[in-house]
Amino acid sequence: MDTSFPHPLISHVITSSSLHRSYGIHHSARLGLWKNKVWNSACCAVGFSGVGIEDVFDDSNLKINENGSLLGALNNNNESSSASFETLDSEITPETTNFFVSDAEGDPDCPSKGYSSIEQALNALSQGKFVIVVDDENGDVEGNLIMAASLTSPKDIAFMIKHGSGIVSVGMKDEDLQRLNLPLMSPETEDEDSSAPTFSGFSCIGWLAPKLASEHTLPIGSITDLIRYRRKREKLVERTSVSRLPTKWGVFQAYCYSSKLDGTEHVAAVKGDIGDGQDVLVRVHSECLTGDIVGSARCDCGNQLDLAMRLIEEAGRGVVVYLRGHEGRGIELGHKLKAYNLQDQGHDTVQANIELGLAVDAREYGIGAQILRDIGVRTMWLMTNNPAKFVGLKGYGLAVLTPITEENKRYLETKRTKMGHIYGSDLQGSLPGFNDSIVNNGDSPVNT
Ligand SMILES: Nc1nc2c(ncn2[C@@H]2O[C@H](COP(=O)(O)OP(=O)(O)OP(=O)(O)O)[C@@H](O)[C@H]2O)c(=O)[nH]1
Repeated sequence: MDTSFPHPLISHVITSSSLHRSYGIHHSARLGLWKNKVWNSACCAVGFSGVGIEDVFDDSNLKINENGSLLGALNNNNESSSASFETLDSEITPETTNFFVSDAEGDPDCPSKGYSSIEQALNALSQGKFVIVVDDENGDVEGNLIMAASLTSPKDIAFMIKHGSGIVSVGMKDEDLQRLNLPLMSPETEDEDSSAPTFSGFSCIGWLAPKLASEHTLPIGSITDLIRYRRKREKLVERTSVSRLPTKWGVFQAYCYSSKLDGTEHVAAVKGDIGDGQDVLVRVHSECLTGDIVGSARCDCGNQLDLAMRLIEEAGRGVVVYLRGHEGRGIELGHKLKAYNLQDQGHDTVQANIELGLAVDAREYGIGAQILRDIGVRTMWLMTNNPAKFVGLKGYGLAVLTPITEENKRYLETKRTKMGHIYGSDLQGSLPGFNDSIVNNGDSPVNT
């Protein structure tokens, strides 16, 4: 087994064990496979009875396998299996060029408060040490003890079993899993949310992680920081197809991208020759089913999309990136509709999200930036009135094109006063090369 641990993270899948409220140990044998979209890899979860938990904790066994791996130990216990195991290499390509990353998203090299930096975690992993990784996306915090699979000793496994749930997971190659006839832990088709194996009764807790980290001087990292780190350093979108797309505005090229983070498909409508990528007219549009598809008058989304496509068609060159998963400013459709109900009761768009216990704006633009970059855009006229967008994309040009209608006036006003959005009347000048009449002055609907 290759024991080197090359950068960046996840070039080897690592063993893990979720931190559980109970220190109980599973004595039943569990061997299984699940697919993990986040790491784009196949993983195997291993429980113990064949080896026997007592054997793992047994000192003599520790001595025999002191410098071996868990899998080495398993091989020793199974003479008939002569082929060696290999851990899984990452398929994600590190990029040497800098992706533009939003300052608003936070400095990818500066960890969230109370967490170790990703660099610190990587250093610990490369030295064969444990790292605790905590999912801090929501209140139901889950912690995982992880380390490099290739550097694991039986002593480490004993530690993981003692302090975790008793289930230890390791990334393995498909061919090894097939050779050993290991079944999937859950059928592949059920694997919609495959960021983690779906062990039942596996509720994990936040308070244990800091306690364990301080008792054993372990770095504690957050998944949010890890995603941000990867977004900056790795190419996280894959162009899956391109086709000619005649539209009611004109003929575009449709570029389909798949996010390597979560498999979401995004689309970019590209007009003309992007060439050197300078001064491209760009709209980065957040998915809004109600506004874009069924013509809801509650928001300005459909109008903005229409306007962007029209302007780009007129300019003969430009890109509309349509970001999926941004629905409801990231809170998703069902929650957005609940927010609408609250708005009907008098809340504004910001208050409604807060009332639902959700972020006012949970969107990030790193994937959009990577798509633009892949298409060849370098500097752009960005059609938006949302500062988080142009900060997020580090755009070089700014155009403010916001049609205001009677129906969405209150909504836009709230965005201006509570979310810092900027409208035509707030800015000097207009976008060169375009008819001034299409740049709204903030007082009336746009008619072009
Ligand atoms: N939660 C919530 N989301 C909304 C509401 N109205 C529209 N959205 C969503 O907000 C997103 C569009 O955001 P906007 O603030 O209109 O526009 P923006 O993208 O931030 O800024 P622009 O680039 O200027 O359009 C879409 O995903 C919509 O589904 C609402 O009342 N509540």
